Parts: sequence; C-alpha cells; structure tokens
Amino acid sequence: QLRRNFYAGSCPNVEQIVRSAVQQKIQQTFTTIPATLRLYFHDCFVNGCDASVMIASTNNNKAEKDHPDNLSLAGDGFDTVIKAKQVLDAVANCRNKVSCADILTIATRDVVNLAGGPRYEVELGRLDGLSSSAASVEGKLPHPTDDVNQLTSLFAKNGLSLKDMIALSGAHTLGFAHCTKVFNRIYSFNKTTKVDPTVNKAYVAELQASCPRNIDPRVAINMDPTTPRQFDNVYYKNLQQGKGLFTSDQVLFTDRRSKPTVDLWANNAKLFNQAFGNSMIRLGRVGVKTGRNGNIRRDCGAFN
Ligand code: HEM
Ligand SMILES: [Ca+2]
Ligand SMILES: [Ca+2]
Repeated sequence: QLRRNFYAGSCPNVEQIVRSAVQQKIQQTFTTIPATLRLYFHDCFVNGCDASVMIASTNNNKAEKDHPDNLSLAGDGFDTVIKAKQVLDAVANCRNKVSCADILTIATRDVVNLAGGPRYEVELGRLDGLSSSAASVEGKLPHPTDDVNQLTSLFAKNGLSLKDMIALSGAHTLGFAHCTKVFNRIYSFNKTTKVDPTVNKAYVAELQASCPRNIDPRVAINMDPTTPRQFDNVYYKNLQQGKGLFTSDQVLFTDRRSKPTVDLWANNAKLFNQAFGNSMIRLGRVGVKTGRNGNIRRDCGAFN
C-alpha cells in the first residue's frame, strides 16, 4: 500500500530533509550519485526494496552485501542513507519513523535529479526487511556478460518489462566500472577473435589503454565515456556507436527486440526521462514489505 505523502502525518518534511542531506554528501564526493543509484537496484532485485542490502554480516549470518555480486557496491551509497537517517533522527517527530528502504528510495530519486536527470514522484510506505543472506543473492542480479534473453527473464521475475529493462539500463549513463569486468571484451572474447566485434574500434583502443592486462584490479573507468557525470540519454547514443561498456549494454542495440527503443531514446531525451522515471517507480514497487513482514530499523545496518 505504497502512496505519495505517506509520512504527511508523522514526518511531513521527510523529502526536503533527505534531499538536503543528499546534496551535502554529493558536495563531499560525486561517487555518492552512482553509488546510491546502483545500491537501490541491488536492494530491490533481492528480496524487494526493503534495505536488506544494507544489513551488515555478523558471526552467524553472511549478509547480502558480502555476496560477490555486491562486493563492488561503493560505500558512499550506504553512507548516503546513514547520513540522511542521522539528520531525520535529529528531528523529534521523524525519529525512527521513516524506514531505511524509503530513505534509500527518496535519496535515489534525488541523486538522479541532482545529476541532471528527471524528478519523479516517489511512492512511500515500505518497511525494512527482516532477513538478509548472501545465499539469497545468487542468481537474482544481472551480469555484464548477459544477453537480452537473460536480462529480460531476470527483470520479468521482478514484474518489469523489456521496456523497463532498457530504460533502467540507462543508469549506466553515470558511474564507474572495474577494468576486470571488460577484460573479456577487449582481450579474450572467444576462440576466433580476441576483441568483441561489436565494440567501436577507437573505443577498443581507449579501453585497452585505460585497462592494460596487468592493471591493478581496483582501477575503475567511466561507464559513459562521453558524459560520465551527467544523467542524460547519451548512454543510448553511445550504444548506436558501439560504445556500450558491457555486453549487457551493447546487446540492447544489437538485438532487434530492443534496438527500436534504443534509437527512440537516443533521439529523444524527454521520452527517455519520462520512461526512466516511470520505470524507477515500478522498480520501487518490487517486493514491498508491509505489516508483519517488516519494521522500521533503528540502525539501517542491523536488525532491531
Ligand atoms: C541490465 C543489467 C545490468 C547489469 C548487467 C549491470 C552491471 C553492472 C556492473 C558490472 C557494474 C560495474 C561494477 C563495478 O565494476 O564496480 C555496474 C555499475 C553500475 N550500475 Fe549496473 N547493471 C545493470 C543494470 C543496472 C540498473 C538497472 C541500474 C540502476 C537503475 C544500474 C546502476 C548502475 C550504476 C549507477 C553503476 C555505477 C556504480 C558506481 O559508480 O559506483 N545498473 N553495473
Ligand atoms: Ca532488498
Ligand atoms: Ca551520461
């Protein structure tokens, strides 16, 4: 039973408070933006949007965040939620009234908007989940080597369409990826060719220069080589030029089922922004907890 203005009675200024905390954190580091956006995706795809991804491991429980697919989540995303909750908890009526899952939902909307993307209305009223295990992450998140069939079926499991999948992939207009994730495409593609033929030749050279084979595995590169700090439709323009970083990006242009949508959004930023906002609202409805299935955590990193 998500709704807009869910906190009108308990903490009416929640959206303004979170936004200013997010703004302050972005001033400290730009990474706040992509880190928060990706954290939201990884939360919603495992056990629904319930902040299960924020739980820290304990002696008796290896939590979601310690599954290999989550180890590259940047700490600044977690920190954004923690900081915003600190500010909320300093306001008497808001104290422990807003779930971590909702704080992450609002913060994600705000980082998209503050990076130049659309501002969509968020639905609120999620509770925080009561479980988080590394084992539950297995098979729930897409991989950079996935094709359109694999991506579509993962998104469908979360009630999201092909169009939602193409729109949400547009999040790769921002942020960073580790060199190791693209090695296969530029050095060891298959038996007959070392380089993925769908990658733009100049982009191959650029990637090989920034990511030499023996590079420190901690080194990361921009995912959008053109406007890495701008939330815009350049991601789709890049795909048209063979400049999608991962296989999972580039297949959206090479597969005939998704290409018309890529072309449409490459040519029409307004339509992309609208579609992205709508798909984010739908992402926010995945696996929502209410009633006895959840609670409001006092510490986003631990169960009450
Ligand atoms: C469609 C399938 C997707 C795949 C296969 C995928 C995979 C990846 C991978 C491998 C990285 C790089 C991680 C690293 O090396 O550190 C990444 C980064 C990122 N992803 Fe995705 N992703 C997908 C969809 C999404 C969606 C739906 C969103 C959000 C709505 C998203 C947001 C991001 C962001 C913002 C980053 C940059 C993170 C940062 O700079 O810290 N991705 N993704
Ligand atoms: Ca979750
Ligand atoms: Ca961009």
